[in-house]
Amino acid sequence: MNKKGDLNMIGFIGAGSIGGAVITGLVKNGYDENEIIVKGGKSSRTKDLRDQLGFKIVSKIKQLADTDVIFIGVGANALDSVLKELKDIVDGKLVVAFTGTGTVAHLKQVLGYDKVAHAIPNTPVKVGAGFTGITYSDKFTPEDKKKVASILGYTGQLVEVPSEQLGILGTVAGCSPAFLDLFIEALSDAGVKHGLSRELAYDAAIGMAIGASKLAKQSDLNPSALKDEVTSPGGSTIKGVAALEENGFRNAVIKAVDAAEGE
Ligand SMILES: NC(=O)C1=CN([C@@H]2O[C@H](COP(=O)(O)OP(=O)(O)OC[C@H]3O[C@@H](n4cnc5c(N)ncnc54)[C@H](O)[C@@H]3O)[C@@H](O)[C@H]2O)C=CC1
Ligand SMILES: O=C(O)[C@@H]1CCC=N1
Repeated sequence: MNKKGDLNMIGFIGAGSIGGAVITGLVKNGYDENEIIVKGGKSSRTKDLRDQLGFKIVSKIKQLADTDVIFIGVGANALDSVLKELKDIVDGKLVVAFTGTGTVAHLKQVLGYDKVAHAIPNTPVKVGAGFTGITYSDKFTPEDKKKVASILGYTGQLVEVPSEQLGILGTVAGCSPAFLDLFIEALSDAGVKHGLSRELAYDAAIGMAIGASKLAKQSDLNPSALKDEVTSPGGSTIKGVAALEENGFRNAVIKAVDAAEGE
């Protein structure tokens, strides 16, 4: 039995960037590693992660037969072959695929099974601060959804959306950690340009991102009003905001989302 409830074994197929991040988030936040079985890929990544976290590794998908819920974290190129192999043991299980593209309809069709969901987590799941969008097939009962939520809840927020919104939600929450990392890197580059050490520049930029995000989450004000609070009349911040806009900052962000959406 898991530390937080009456759960049984869960399985993972693929423990790369996102599969590994979810497994890490689960174990580091109290999910019992003895209830996790992982079928990894060819590299040593899964074994390295197992050495840190202690879950069980198997070499074949059919060895996940005793699990209740299976999470798939392989890339798009391996997805269909994994789904086809999973067919033999899938009856009675809940399947959740982490794929950047695709639909529940496609997953159902290739797997030949109805209880399949499509989820797009983001890498902060690794520290229990993730944001995961999920679309369930219509065959998921409220109890089934509760079961998935009770697992992924260890990794942060889980939000159910209709399939037509999952792609854009996955971009806004799932691709954007890379966009924010780029911003943090650029900000610290600027700090270094003006004489800060790299270490202090990163500390300042990361500390700011954590603090500003926490404030945005807890405040009654929206981010636009929070920006207004920083921009003192005639002060330095509004000059920086003007320079960002002059260089197309807002448009660059919107275009980045358009590009990730394939537009
Ligand atoms: N990286 C991210 O932040 C996010 C990724 N995704 C989606 O998750 C999927 C995987 O992406 P990443 O984790 O970034 O890729 P990745 O390449 O880091 O991980 C994929 C893993 O699957 C393993 N694998 C391949 N074939 C396998 C098989 N037959 N059995 C077991 N394992 C197998 C590979 O060895 C690799 O470790 C993609 O569809 C991506 O769009 C979704 C949300 C966020
Ligand atoms: O780049 C990708 O395909 C995935 C989807 C969300 C984040 N990474």
